[in-house]
Amino acid sequence: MAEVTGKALDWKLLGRVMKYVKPYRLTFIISAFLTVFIAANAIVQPILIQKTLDNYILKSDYNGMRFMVELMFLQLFIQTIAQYYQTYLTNSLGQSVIRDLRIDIFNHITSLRLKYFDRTPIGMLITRTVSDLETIADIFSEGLISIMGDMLLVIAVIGIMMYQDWKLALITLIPMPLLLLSTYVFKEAIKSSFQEVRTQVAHLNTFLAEHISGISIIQNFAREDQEMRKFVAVNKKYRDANIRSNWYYSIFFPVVEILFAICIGLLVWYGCKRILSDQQIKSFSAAEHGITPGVITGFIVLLNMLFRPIRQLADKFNTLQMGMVGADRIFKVLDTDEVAVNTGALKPASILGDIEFKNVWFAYNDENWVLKDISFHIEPGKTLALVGATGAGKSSTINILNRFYEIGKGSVMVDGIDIREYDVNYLRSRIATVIQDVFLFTDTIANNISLNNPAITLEQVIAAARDVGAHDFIERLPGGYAYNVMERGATLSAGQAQLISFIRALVYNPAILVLDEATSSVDTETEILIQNAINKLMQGRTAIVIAHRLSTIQSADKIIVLDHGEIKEIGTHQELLRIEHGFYRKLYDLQFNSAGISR
Ligand SMILES: Nc1ncnc2c1ncn2[C@@H]1O[C@H](COP(=O)(O)OP(=O)(O)OP(=O)(O)O)[C@@H](O)[C@H]1O
Repeated sequence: MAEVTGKALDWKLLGRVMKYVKPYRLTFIISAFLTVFIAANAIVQPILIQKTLDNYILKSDYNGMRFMVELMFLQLFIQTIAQYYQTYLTNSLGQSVIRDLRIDIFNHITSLRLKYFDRTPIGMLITRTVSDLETIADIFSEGLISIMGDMLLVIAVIGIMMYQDWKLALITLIPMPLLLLSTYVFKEAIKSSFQEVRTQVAHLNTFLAEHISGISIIQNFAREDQEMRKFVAVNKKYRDANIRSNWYYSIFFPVVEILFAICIGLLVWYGCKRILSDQQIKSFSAAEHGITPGVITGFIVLLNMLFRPIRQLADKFNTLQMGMVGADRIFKVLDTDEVAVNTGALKPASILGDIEFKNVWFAYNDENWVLKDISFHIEPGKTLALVGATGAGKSSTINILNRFYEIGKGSVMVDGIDIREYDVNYLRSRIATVIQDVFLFTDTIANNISLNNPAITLEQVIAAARDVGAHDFIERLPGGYAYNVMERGATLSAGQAQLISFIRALVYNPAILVLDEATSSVDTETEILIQNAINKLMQGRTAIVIAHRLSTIQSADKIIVLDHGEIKEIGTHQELLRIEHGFYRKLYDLQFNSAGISR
């Protein structure tokens, strides 16, 4: 959770946000100009009221009064137009800035290493890209520029009051220090409660994202009630945080009202006393005619103008500060340097697919080695099967080949060249990885296969589908290749989703195939389709397969038995079976030969 710096304004951070304003500087300048104009124009109103009352109404000058009323209408009209443009421009400025920021953050997130996602909840990232960003838009629409306007207005109003009658102004404004103090106390209180609200929103989003993703588990294990109770607790915390911040408002606003009433009381008391006693003191700042009913009426309007921004100032400072907190959090994500570093530039016209692991050590965290001193070699076009108990390190082996994770020690070579010397995108484009947990996007079948790569035509997609024998099943779907797959491929069967992922791999025509064979059981017809598709995929390619099917294992050119991150045995199916009490033999008996199937 990002910490609030404690300062209302973190200039460095604001400077970074302002960099995003650069393309919209004209909008910013016009908004700032309008803000100053609105503040200046606002104080014209009480002056007009005072003049109308003293110079025309009290002197029964009807024509003069009508002219003044027309002037007031004009002033109001101009103020309304200016306010409209100011609101529109500051809002569009804020939205434009966060649109650009959102693009940057999405770009950055998609370039981060998988390691980052291992420890970052999806809900948290969604909160950053959606609601934390909104707080930055508020910096412009309700924060920075309007604070500037409010401050100008406060200074101008106090200036006018002092100019008209400094004694009356000073007496009227006696409660001012109390107002400033309560504003400060309120600002501090609301700051921490706002932070709490943000924290609770992030929790709520994380909870929802996780539970909707894992809905099938919840329903399968009938955990709805239990999870509902957890949700009620998270939801309650969010509500409480909101109520707490609203509570501060419900205290603050009446306090301001009371102080306002005291100011009015002091104004009326002192002003009327002076009018009645007819002791008008002339001073350099007092109006020539001393205090008049017009001055008192004008003061009432001025006081209103003074209290409105002060009442909102605390709120706006907090909006600004929340924007700063949001910006801080977003820049932290943007500053995460866990991007997949593209160390190499090599992009040969083609690769053969010769793979060699040389004394590879790998750990996800520090030195908790998950792979220990792994060495093996696969020639182009050959198949390597990885077998081993769960957690042995099979997935980790394939994850480091396409540099999803970086190895600790040793080297991984493709065609005799260290994989770090290849351009990472090129390397990945030559390796197709088909994992068990097929992910499909909410899009058409065709786009799910080509992944919207414009270089891949529909004809190529169809040809690849024919090759793996999936064309017929796709054609049978409503709309065929244009059939819309729902989120995560929920509307397709596991076998169908597998087939789509095979076509996806084939259409990219990789030199190396990395395959985690699915363990989920499918009907015989689909099983045959999948088996044929796998054979087709492997043809002429170097393949590393996390093997679960006996047929794949038997036909592999080499089998590696992994155990606790170490290679225990290496050889062909027949060679390994011959090792009495060997790891492979045990594994084979356990997995495939329990029913006494012949070898
Ligand atoms: N993202 C990760 N972060 C930290 N540790 C991990 C991560 N993924 C796997 N591990 C750990 O690495 C070890 C090897 O896991 P790996 O997934 O490679 O095993 P596996 O042989 O593929 O197992 P399975 O057959 O169950 O998929 C395990 O101890 C696991 O807990």
